[in-house]
Amino acid sequence: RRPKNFPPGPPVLPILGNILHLNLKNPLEDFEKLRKSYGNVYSLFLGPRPSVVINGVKAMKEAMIQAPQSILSGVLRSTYAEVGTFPLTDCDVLCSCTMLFCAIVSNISFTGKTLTPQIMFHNVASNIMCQVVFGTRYEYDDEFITTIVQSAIEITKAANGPWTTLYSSFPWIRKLPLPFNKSFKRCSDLVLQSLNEHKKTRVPGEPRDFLDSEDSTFSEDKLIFTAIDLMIAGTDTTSNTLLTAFLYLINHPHIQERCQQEIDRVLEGKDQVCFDDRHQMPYVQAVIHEVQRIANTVPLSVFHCTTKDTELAGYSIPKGTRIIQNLTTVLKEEGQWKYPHEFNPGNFLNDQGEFVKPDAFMPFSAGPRVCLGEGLARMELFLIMVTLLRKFKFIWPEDTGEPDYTPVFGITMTPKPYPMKVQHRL
Ligand code: HEM
Repeated sequence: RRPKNFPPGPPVLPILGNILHLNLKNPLEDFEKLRKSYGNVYSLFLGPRPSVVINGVKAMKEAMIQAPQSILSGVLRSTYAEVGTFPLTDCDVLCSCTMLFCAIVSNISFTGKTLTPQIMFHNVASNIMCQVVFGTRYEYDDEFITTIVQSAIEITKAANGPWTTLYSSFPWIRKLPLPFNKSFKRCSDLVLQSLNEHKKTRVPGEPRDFLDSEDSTFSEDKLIFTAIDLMIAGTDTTSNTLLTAFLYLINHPHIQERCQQEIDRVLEGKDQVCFDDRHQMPYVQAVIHEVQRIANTVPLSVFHCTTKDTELAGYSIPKGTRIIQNLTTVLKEEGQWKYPHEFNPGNFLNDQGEFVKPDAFMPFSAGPRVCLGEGLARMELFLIMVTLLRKFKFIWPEDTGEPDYTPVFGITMTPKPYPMKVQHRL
């Protein structure tokens, strides 16, 4: 039963709760139907526990920014504080861009200039995270990175999928072999191996990377778990955003060309782009933000939990309630965007052609628990996209049929595999 003055929601079945109301493979359409019936703050029982789903920019801001102390999730942010000790520079990200660039060049000379970008973008994003966590970049065919990339893909597709919903609803079945246990074990074995190598060469007080940051408050298990968490959080998000970017750019050639004209003009006479150049590139900035809006890369954010009894939108939400932020509803909210339902960089440009960022742009969530990697992700997206668009023209192969823009649901949204033709620009 719903507690007194709890947000409304559909009728609850014994034991199952509202699980039958959701298509567990992709519940986003069902969430939208429920929002239309019950409003921007409604409740659901995923098994016996109540959850509150938050929709739309107004309720999202009230929950995440104005009442944040009571809606923080359980994992302590301090676990990640050490990451800030190893900030990456433009140069680090550009080195990874160079590897990606070489991979594209060798790939197009082997395959008659058509390639499938899936793993390539995962490799570049994962390699940047490898540098933060392990202090090393790997060749793309190295077993270490291929295993990490494969496991990250499997884990983010399994988590949020039907099994996880069942496992989080019915804790007693967690002891059964989870479909993603194998991927997790493969990852943790690799991290442990690297941690043991680190221990042999570590100099106290001179940490080289995240794995060197073991201190008295970090147990070895916690360090390994956090390293995997970081690898996954930093790989599948950036790579799926890049995949979405190129899917749209090759199917909107006029937008791709306009980016290239701006890039050519701003970088004329320069060898390389740097992150500061973004201030001279309002159109490219608008395109990258529009890609993030349409990609909706982390549609349900990371689940939070109330840490004390909380008032939200006039409802009472007891301590310990799971909070689900439906970021999809903010990124496509009518009234917040000039073109909520189409891919249009005009969403981020004013009448003078200047870059503007509406309040409803929240792909990284908002408030004190906002994505820890936002700064790094924004730098990666800008440097990688500008470097590639400057050197290459990306084309939708004529014999491929119509593009399918519908992504595959998971913690992250992934575009379906697609091919692209690549030509050198002069
Ligand atoms: C386009 C890329 C990315 C997107 C869209 C994205 C999105 C998000 C979102 C929506 C959250 C949940 C925030 C919340 O709980 O309210 C999150 C959390 C997080 N992200 Fe990202 N992220 C991206 C890239 C990265 C990168 C590159 C890193 C690597 C450093 C990273 C590390 C994290 C971590 C560690 C958390 C958990 C933070 C916490 O709970 O305190 N993310 N991200």
